[in-house]
Amino acid sequence: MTARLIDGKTAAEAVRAGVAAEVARLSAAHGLVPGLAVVLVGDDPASAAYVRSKGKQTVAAGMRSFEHRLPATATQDEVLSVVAQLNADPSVHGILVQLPVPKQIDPHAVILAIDPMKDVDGLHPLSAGLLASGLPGLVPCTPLGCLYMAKTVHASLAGMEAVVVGRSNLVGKPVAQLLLRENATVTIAHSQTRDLPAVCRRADLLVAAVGKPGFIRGDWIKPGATVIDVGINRVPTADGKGRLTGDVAFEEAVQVAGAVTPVPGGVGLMTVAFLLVNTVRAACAAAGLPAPKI
Ligand SMILES: NC(=O)C1=CN([C@@H]2O[C@H](COP(=O)(O)OP(=O)(O)OC[C@H]3O[C@@H](n4cnc5c(N)ncnc54)[C@H](OP(=O)(O)O)[C@@H]3O)[C@@H](O)[C@H]2O)C=CC1
Ligand SMILES: Nc1nc(=O)c2c([nH]1)NC[C@@H]1CN(c3ccc(C(=O)N[C@@H](CCC(=O)O)C(=O)O)cc3)C=[N+]21
Repeated sequence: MTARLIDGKTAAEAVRAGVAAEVARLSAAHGLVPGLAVVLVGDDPASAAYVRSKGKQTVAAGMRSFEHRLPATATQDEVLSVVAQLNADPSVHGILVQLPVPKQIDPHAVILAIDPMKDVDGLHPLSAGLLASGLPGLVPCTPLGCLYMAKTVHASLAGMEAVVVGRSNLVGKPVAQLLLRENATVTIAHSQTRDLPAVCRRADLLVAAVGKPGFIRGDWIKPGATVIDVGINRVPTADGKGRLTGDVAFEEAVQVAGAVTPVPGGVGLMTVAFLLVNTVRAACAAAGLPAPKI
């Protein structure tokens, strides 16, 4: 059997088209133009590329894009002062501080400083708490993308055995919360999980967010399972350019799984699309308008 590919390009285009239509409506009916500010500290080339692509897509959807670049030597106070300025700016509806930040800066302090109304990354403890409590709030973009892709395969996730490998605040934990909200039976595995291959083999839906290239092997996958590969790992190649690969051994997985997301061209594209969605949601909430239907 060869697994069905869950195409992130098509799915992300569909989400972005919905965003653009909603932005056009908000601008015509309410003069509201959603704005997204991205803060990049340091000059990590991968982060810089990601920030550029977000900026382009934000503008393409009819929204405003703001970029703030600080040197790798920036102090925590300097970062906090940029965040304070963005919190106070009414044309900025979403703030994302690209992670990781250089080691002299405490990421928790920066995240806590973001106005929760503008927390489009869904990383503020208030956003995390709302999600855990089953209340409406801003949800991290990558987990929203994972859920969207799973739902292109399964109309309902109720009662499914879901295993999430990874427990970060950015991916693993919020993915698990979203799956729970969809009534899946959720297991969260991590570096201390005993017999991880056996735990993974239970999964009808397997989400890999580990950060290790090709870590999940084909024989860890239940035949016919849906596999969502969140990993973005750059591995060296002979030509020196390097290539992106996921946390799942893709060539093995396609032999066993029912459906699988590719890397690149999978979850990463959905992350950026849902960042735009969250920015529109934040803009509507700030303007006292009902939540948009995207
Ligand atoms: N596609 C996208 O849009 C995005 C992709 N990513 C990518 O997703 C991956 C994960 O990111 P992130 O969650 O931020 O990473 P973190 O490093 O924060 O978390 C990794 C998780 O994997 C677990 N882990 C590490 N080694 C093992 C092991 N041997 N067995 C089982 N579990 C293990 C860790 O467990 P423990 O907690 O016990 O240490 C941890 O919970 C990365 O490749 C990242 O680049 C991230 C964000 C967005
Ligand atoms: N505060 C914060 N929020 C994040 O959401 C966040 C972050 N920091 N730091 C880094 C990770 C990583 N991440 C990616 C998003 C999109 C792609 C993406 O668009 N990938 C495409 C193209 C990749 C390429 O070709 O370079 C793909 O997979 O096809 C990748 C990775 C978000 N992250």
